[in-house]
Amino acid sequence: MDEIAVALPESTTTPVGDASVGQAKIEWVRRHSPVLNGFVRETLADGALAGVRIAVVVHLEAKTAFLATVLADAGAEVIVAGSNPRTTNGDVVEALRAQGLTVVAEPDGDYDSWERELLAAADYAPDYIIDDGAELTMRMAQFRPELYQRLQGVSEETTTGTSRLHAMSAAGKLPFKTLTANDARCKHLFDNKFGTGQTTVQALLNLTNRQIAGARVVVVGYGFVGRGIAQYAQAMGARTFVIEIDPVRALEAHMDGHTIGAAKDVLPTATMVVTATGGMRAIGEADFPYLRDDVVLANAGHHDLEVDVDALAAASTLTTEPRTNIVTYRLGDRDIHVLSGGALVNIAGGSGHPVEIMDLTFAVQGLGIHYLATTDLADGVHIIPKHLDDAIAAAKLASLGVTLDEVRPEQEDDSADWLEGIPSA
Ligand SMILES: NC(=O)c1ccc[n+]([C@@H]2O[C@H](COP(=O)([O-])OP(=O)(O)OC[C@H]3O[C@@H](n4cnc5c(N)ncnc54)[C@H](O)[C@@H]3O)[C@@H](O)[C@H]2O)c1
Repeated sequence: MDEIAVALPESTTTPVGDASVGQAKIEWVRRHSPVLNGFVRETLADGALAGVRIAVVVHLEAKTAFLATVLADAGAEVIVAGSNPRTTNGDVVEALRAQGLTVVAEPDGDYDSWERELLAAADYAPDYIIDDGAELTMRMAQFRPELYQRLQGVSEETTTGTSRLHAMSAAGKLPFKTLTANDARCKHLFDNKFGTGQTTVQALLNLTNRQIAGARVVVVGYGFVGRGIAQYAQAMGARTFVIEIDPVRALEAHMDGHTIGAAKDVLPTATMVVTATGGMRAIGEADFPYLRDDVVLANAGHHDLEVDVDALAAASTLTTEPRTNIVTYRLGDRDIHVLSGGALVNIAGGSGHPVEIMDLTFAVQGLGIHYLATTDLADGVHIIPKHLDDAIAAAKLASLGVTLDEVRPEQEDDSADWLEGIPSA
C-alpha cells in the first residue's frame, strides 16, 4: 500500500469533559458486553488488525467507545469521530483521549463543526471505516478522492447507510469491499427493533414527562425500527397508529394490532408522532395542517430532517423552549413541540440503545472489520456470512447459560429419497 501524507487536524487542548466519568461509563459497558469482551476479543487476538488504521464513525458515547478500545487492544490504530453533531459525549471523548486513542469529535457541535471533524477523520487516511449512515464514506468520496481510492473496506451500521452504499455501488463508485452490518440478523432483529423501540419510548417520556397509557402515538414507517416503537408504545397502553407507504408493511401493522391510515386521517388525533422511515421529510409542510395543538414530534430515523424542522421554523410565528431538548413552534393557534431538534431522539435525547443490544451490534461490526481484513472479496456490497451471525448469537446465549440442541439424525427430512423419484427436467 502506498504511504500517504496525513494532514493532522490541530489538537484540542481544552478538555471537553471529565475523563474519569467517561471511563466509568465505558467500564459499565464492558461489564455488560459479554460477546464483545469475550468472543470478539478472542477472534481479534490473531493479530489481523495490528497496525491497521480504522476510523470508527458512530454516535460517540460509551458503547461506541468500548468498541473503539477493543479494536485498539487488538493492535489497530483507531480514529474516532461522531456520526451526528448532537450525540457526542464529552466525558467519553476525554476518556478515549486519556487512553491514547485519536478522537476528532467535540460535544455540542453544529453541522459545520461536524463536517470539519469528519474531514479531519478522513485526513488520517483510514484503511477501514466502521461507518454510520455512510457519513464518512460519502465525504471521503466527495472531498478526499485520493484517500477514498486507498480505502480497503467499510462496515456500515445503518439501514440508511446501506442504501447509500448500494447506490454508490450501482453507480460504479465503490472501489472497495463493504459489509452491511445492518443486514446481519444479530443487528437489525435486535438493535433496530428492540433497541430503538425501548429507548425511543423511554426518551419520549423522559423528555416530556408525559403519560403513555392512553396517549395516541403515531409511528411513521413500519420497518424494524417502526415495529419496535409501535410495539413498546402499545405494550405500555398507548393507542397506536401507523403511517406506511408500503402496502405489505401496512398490512403487517394492521395485523399487529395498530390502526393504519394516511397522514390526513391519523395525524389529527395524535398526541405523539415518531418518524422512522430512513427518508427525508416524512412529516413535512404538507402534513402541518393535520397536526393538533400540543402534539409532540420526534424522530428515530437516521436523518435529522425526517421531521422537517426547518420548514416548521419558517412557518412558525413564535419559538420557545419549554424544557430541555424541546422546542415549541407556534403555527396559528397551535403549539407543535419538537424533541431533540429532530435528531434521533433515543440518542440525542437519551442514552442510546441498551448495552446488551449494542454488544450484539458492535460484535457484528468488530467481527465484520476482521472479516473484511482477512477475506478476499470483490469490490461492492456484501453481507456478513451466516456462520458469523450464528456464532455471535451462540456466544450471547452462552453468556446467558444457554446451549442449544442439535438436530438428531431422525429429525432430518429424508429429502434425498423423494427427490430421487422425480425425473430430471
Ligand atoms: N434511532 C436509532 O437508534 C436507529 C437504530 C437503527 C436504525 N435507525 C434508522 O431508522 C431508520 C429506519 O430503519 P428501518 O431499519 O426500520 O428501515 P426500513 O427500511 O426497514 O423501514 C422503513 C419503512 O419506512 C417506510 N417509509 C419510507 N418513507 C415513508 C414515508 N414517507 N411515509 C411512511 N412510510 C415510509 C418504508 O416503506 C419502510 O417500511 C433508518 O434511517 C435507520 O438508519 C435508527
